[in-house]
Formats: sequence, structure tokens, C-alpha cells
Amino acid sequence: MNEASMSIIACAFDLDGTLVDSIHDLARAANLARADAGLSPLESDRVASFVGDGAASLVARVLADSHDAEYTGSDIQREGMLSFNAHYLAGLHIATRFYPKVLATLHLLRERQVPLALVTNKPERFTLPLLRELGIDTHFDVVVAGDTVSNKKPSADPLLYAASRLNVPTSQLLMVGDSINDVLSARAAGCPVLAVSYGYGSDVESLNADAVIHSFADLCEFLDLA
Ligand SMILES: O=C(O)COP(=O)(O)O
Ligand SMILES: [Mg+2]
Repeated sequence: MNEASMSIIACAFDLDGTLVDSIHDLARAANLARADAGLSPLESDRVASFVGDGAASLVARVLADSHDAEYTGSDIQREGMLSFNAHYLAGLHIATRFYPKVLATLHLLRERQVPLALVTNKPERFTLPLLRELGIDTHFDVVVAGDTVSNKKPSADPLLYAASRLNVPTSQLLMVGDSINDVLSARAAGCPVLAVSYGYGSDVESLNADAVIHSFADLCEFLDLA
């Protein structure tokens, strides 16, 4: 066990790009929203590069096909949001799959009675039904979605809220995520953080996480649970 992992007693997980590969369902809904706006479809990889700051940012970026677009509530964005919401809710779990070893590792952590949080920027209206459809809605002691508290990741708030609900100090709550928002949120909250290399974040090695893991199963080794 390394120094960073020695005092960890609880874990918080990001959802998209960490526990599940959801990009095909996100891209389908995004492209249907583009079609409704008279726009041509984008490649899945392009949509993946827009994921990480919640649904409103995703819709704004997808409609503009630009990383710089922000949600302003313009008519076209509001229409796009309604369209994306309807299409994504209709197909949350068509092609969404757990990454390898996720389910077995979550089961092991629960077996060892490690308190678990889910901390995602995905809004509750998608997160809660998706967790149910995936069969992991009862795996977490607390679910913090993108609109559960006032500020999303990269704010410290979702992890501070998770730590207080789990009744653990943030210094002993490990965050595991795939993007810069996960690392920034963890650093702001005082949580140790692991980055996964297989998700939607680009250049994770440069994020300055405590460690980068290439398979979810490596978490067990990091926590000395293997
Ligand atoms: O919905 C998003 O933007 C990303 O969600 P995540 O925080 O689970 O990666
Ligand atoms: Mg993510």
C-alpha cells in the first residue's frame, strides 16, 4: 500500500467515463438534438470531448460544435436542451456499459463495507434512472448529481457534501474520476484522487492526480484490497 492510500476509508466515483462508457447513448441523443435543430451529426469522439460539465454545457457545445460554447439559455439552446432531454431519457441505457472490472470491484468494496459515494456532473433526472437501469442504485451510500448541490465539479461542494453524508473526513475519501473536473474538485475539497486513463478526459497523466490507473481493477491494488 502506498502512502496516499494508507488512510483511505471511503471512495467517491465519477460516473461517465469512469464507471460507465455512456458515449454512444450521449452521442445519439446529442445528434438527435442537432438533427431537430437542422444540424448534421457529430462523431462520437467529438461529443465525448464535450462531456464533463453537465448536460447544459454539453448541449451548448454540441449545438455550436465548439468547446468554448456556454449555455446562455438562448431560444436555440433551450429547444436543444428539451430535445436532448427527451432523446436521452428515451435511451439512457441502450449502449451504455460498465468498463471492465467495475461491477466486481464495486461488489468487493461493498463486501468490505467501504462507504461509497457517486459524484457526477450528470443531472439527477438522468443519473437516478440510469443507476437503476444499471442495477447499481443501491450500491452507493450517497449520490451527488450535477444538480444535487448548488455547484458542480470542479467546485469542492459535491465532495464536501458526499464526505459529510458519509461522515468521513475529506482527507480519507478517495475520488476516482476521468477528467480535470474530478481532480480539481478533489484538490479543492482536500480529497486524495485517482485518475482513470480510459475515460473521456484528455491527457490525464498531466492532471496531477495522486496516481493514474489504466484498469478499474487497479483500484483494489491501490487500496490494498486485492
Ligand atoms: O454529465 C457530464 O457532463 C459528465 O458526468 P461525469 O461527471 O459523471 O463525468
Ligand atoms: Mg467523467
